[in-house]
Amino acid sequence: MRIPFIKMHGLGNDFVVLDARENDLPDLNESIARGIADRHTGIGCDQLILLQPSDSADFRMRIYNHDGGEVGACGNATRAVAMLHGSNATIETDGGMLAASPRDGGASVDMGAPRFDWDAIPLAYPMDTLSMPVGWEMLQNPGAVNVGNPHVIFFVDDCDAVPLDRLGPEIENDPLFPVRVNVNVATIEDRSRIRLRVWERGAGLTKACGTGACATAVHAMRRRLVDSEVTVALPGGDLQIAWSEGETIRMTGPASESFRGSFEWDDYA
Ligand SMILES: N[C@@H](CCC[C@H](N)C(=O)O)C(=O)O
Repeated sequence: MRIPFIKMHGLGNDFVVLDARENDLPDLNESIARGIADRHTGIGCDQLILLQPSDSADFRMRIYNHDGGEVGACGNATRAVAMLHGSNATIETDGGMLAASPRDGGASVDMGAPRFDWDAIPLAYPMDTLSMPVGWEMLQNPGAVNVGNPHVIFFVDDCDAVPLDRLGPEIENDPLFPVRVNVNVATIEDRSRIRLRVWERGAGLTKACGTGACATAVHAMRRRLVDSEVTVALPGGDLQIAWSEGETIRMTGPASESFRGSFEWDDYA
């Protein structure tokens, strides 16, 4: 069976989008998603995105990481599919209901309300049973934020100096995190600008992570390190994040379509 796909990206965080809103697809599983995402033998992407009909929203978005695992949220993909949809949309995800508005060259998304602190992300054991503060070498005292997916955030003097390719997988796979975790290292440049690098769960170092930008910005806002609207500068470019206590997060930034193609489902099934 020949399946059409759309290759998209948000600040270089790239996606294969399968659109099953009108035409059903065969069942997707972890192994098929991993095969399609493979950069050597598949189409190649950080995340595979599956669009389906929804009873409660304009459509449902399902998200599969590069390693095939299904997860609850992806900020950059939300902007990309909002552009694809072409008009204001409500989007059902496993991480919550989102509302997106396309605007020239990108989209603005209501990413929902964040949850904070250690009860916001799945842990193997309660944090207060630990006798030592949590940290990994130069990365100490993480904050925890859930924006539909779990993030830990470290503020450091220079995020570019952190060996995230080595510490990222160590923290992601630490037994403390039973469903693993996204790892953010951030530097506060001034009250309106944060520099950020992200080691993504199931995808590794990416050029940008929308949910990482939201989680890091709201954590910094809550600690009163920055104002309520900030630019988050990622290796792939900038995102604008706005939030106030008790409100939902607004993320605004670019997204693009790269190309379209088709593939043989049986090659991956
Ligand atoms: N690239 C994404 C996040 C994708 C999911 C994440 N790796 C997870 O496992 O939770 C974004 O732009 O938010």
